[in-house]
Amino acid sequence: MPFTETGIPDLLVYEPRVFADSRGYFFESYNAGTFEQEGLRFPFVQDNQARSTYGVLRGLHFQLEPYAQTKLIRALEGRILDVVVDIRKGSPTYGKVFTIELSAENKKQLLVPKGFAHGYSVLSETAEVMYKCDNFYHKASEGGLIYNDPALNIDWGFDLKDAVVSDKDQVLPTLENCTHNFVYNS
Ligand SMILES: Cc1cn([C@H]2C[C@H](O)[C@@H](COP(=O)(O)OP(=O)(O)O[C@H]3O[C@H](C)C(=O)[C@H](O)[C@H]3O)O2)c(=O)[nH]c1=O
Repeated sequence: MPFTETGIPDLLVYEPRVFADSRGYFFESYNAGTFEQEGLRFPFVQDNQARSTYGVLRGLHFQLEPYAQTKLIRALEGRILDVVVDIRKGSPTYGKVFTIELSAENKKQLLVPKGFAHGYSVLSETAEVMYKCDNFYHKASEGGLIYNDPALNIDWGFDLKDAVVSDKDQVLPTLENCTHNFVYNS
């Protein structure tokens, strides 16, 4: 079973089948048929890739509807702590935080539905992160949550005094003060 539930509706962990041999390994990092067998169908239209060094913290970000993005995230190199917050109004897990270590070694992927704020912290010396999106970048629709919102109390895996955070992310709102248009569809 390649998909594992997380306790938050629609948020899934995907673990591809890895074929190891004396040369190394091979795996299908994405196969639409594998997802469709589970009733999952996303018109991924954009692949993103980011390289960061230890202590970098990106997020928590989202794009407002109608530019909201489903994301399928994995680490090509190194280790990250991937963090999402369910901000779909009406969701039974509204405001709930989920974290998971994604790494080149564990090859785990996180399927993040629309209506979640997403971020990650870099736990290795360097990390290369890649993620598929089912909607294009739309700068004017960008929103986010501040990474150190006391109400969320997120453990990013290192002391935040060492965190490397963009100026843009330093001034994001708390969940309480965040305006967005995400609604949970059960
Ligand atoms: C997201 C994005 C950015 N850009 C440009 C805009 C900036 O000039 C530059 C860096 O963007 P930013 O600082 O927003 O990059 P991150 O902080 O890694 O943003 C991402 O961080 C968290 C983890 C996410 O989940 C989002 O996908 C995304 O917001 O790339 C583009 O050209 N296309 C894009 O899709």
